[in-house]
Formats: sequence, structure tokens, C-alpha cells
Amino acid sequence: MTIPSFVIGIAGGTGAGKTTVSRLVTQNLGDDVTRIPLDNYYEDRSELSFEERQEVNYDHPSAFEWELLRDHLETLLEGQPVEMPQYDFEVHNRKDERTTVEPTDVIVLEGILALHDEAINGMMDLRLYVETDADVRILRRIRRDVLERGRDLEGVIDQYLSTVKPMHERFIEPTKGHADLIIPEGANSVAVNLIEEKLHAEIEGNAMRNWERGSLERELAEKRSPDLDADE
Ligand SMILES: Nc1ncnc2c1ncn2[C@@H]1O[C@H](COP(=O)(O)OP(=O)(O)O)[C@@H](O)[C@H]1O
Ligand SMILES: Nc1ccn([C@@H]2O[C@H](COP(=O)(O)O)[C@@H](O)[C@H]2O)c(=O)n1
Repeated sequence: MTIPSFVIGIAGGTGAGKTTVSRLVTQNLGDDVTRIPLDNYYEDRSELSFEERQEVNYDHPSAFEWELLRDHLETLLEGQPVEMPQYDFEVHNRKDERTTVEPTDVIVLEGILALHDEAINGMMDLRLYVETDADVRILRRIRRDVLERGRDLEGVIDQYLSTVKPMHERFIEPTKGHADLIIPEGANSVAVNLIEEKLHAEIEGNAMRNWERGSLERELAEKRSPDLDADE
């Protein structure tokens, strides 16, 4: 059983480069790391019509199911797997299927409000905030939402002005105050390399701890077995 030893949070505005940073720092770590996109914890909105779901403010903290996310992180930290929801941006709702996530040495939580919740911040060992200028972020978002999330230009602009920008200023930007490190301009290679090295070291240290725990458990079991034989 793997008990995760290192939880890292990556927050920042839309288009800042959170997903890119998270992908780059974990791409060489194989199965020792689990990436948890906060987007998967958007509330289930099946009770609403598609038109109603289009009107939801997805940048307000109330858009997320924090209780479920806390529960899943706690479960992973106890060494147990969870059934993670999946999100579909094209229909503004959760998918029907879930993915089984096994506990791994390192867990990366990534999303606009990854540093918002006090209890979740308390579970993290490293809190990062990716900071990129708003004009760069909106340009990236337009391209991504049109090409990958089934949106049109007018819709992206309306949403940006009505909710994305004001919520960024009110809720997302202030979480920078909870960060241990601020990464300027997204995926800068110096920051990415340093974080990757740190995660490598954590994984090696945790492998040793898990091995020691395993051999201690085996030793105890061997010591107990003569008594068990005697009882039989
Ligand atoms: N440093 C960068 N330089 C150029 N493009 C980038 C950079 N970082 C991210 N992008 C691009 O910007 C878009 C948004 O990046 P992403 O990592 O998905 O941001 P976020 O997860 O913060 O919304 C993607 O298309 C990505 O390829
Ligand atoms: N149905 C939804 C749900 C969320 N959004 C937007 O996604 C943004 C967060 O994702 P990033 O990858 O950009 O960090 C957030 O700003 C929401 O506005 C959406 O458009 N539709």
C-alpha cells in the first residue's frame, strides 16, 4: 500500500499555464504521481437544462463540490483508492463514468481555486501559484475554448467579462497569498526543473519509507506466526 508523502497544489487564473506546468513537472515520474484536475470536481448539474448550465458562474467557489474533493484527498492520503468524477466542458456537466485513482507517492491538485479551501491547503506540502498577465491568459483562453471546448468567440468574451474576470479578481488572485512559490509566466523551465527535481527526491524518499514499513510489517507478522501456530 502506498501512502502519499507529498501533495502539491497548482493554482492561478484561467490560461495561466497550470495544466502545462503540472504536465511538465510530472511527465517523467511515471506511475508515481497522480494528477487531480479541480475541474473534475465541478458540481453535478444534471438537474439543469443545457441552457441553464450555460449561465452558471463557473469561477465562483460555490461551483465546486469541495466536500467530495476533501473526502477524496483524505482517502488517498490514507492509502486507499477513490472514484474520481470526470468533467465535460462541451456540455457543462460531469460525465457518467468515473476513473479509479490509486494513491501514489505524489499527488498534484491543479485548478483555478486549488489554493482556496483552508482544509485542502492544510493537506498540501507545496502550494504554487502560476502568474501570467491577464492579456496573455485571455488570448490563450479564446483559442483553447474555441478549439477544444466547443465555444464561440462571442460566448468566450461575454463569459470573460461577466464572470471570469470579476471572479478572478475577487477569489482567485487573492489565493496567491497562500502560495509558497509564485511561478512567473507559466511554464518557465527553471521553475519546472526545480519542481521536478523536488518531486523526484520525494518519490525516492517515500519508496524507502514504504519499503521499511513493509519489511517491519513482515517482521512483525513472522514474530506473531509461532503464537498463531500454537493456538491452532
Ligand atoms: N509558457 C507557455 N507559452 C506558450 N503557450 C503556453 C504556455 N503555457 C501554456 N500555454 C498554452 O496556453 C493554453 C492554456 O494553458 P493551460 O496550461 O491549459 O492553462 P490553464 O490550465 O492555467 O488554464 C494551452 O493551449 C497551452 O498550450
Ligand atoms: N462548464 C464550464 C466549466 C468551467 N469553465 C471555465 O473553466 C475555467 C477553469 O479551467 P482552466 O483550465 O481555464 O483553469 C474557469 O475559468 C471557468 O470559467 C467553463 O467555461 N465552463
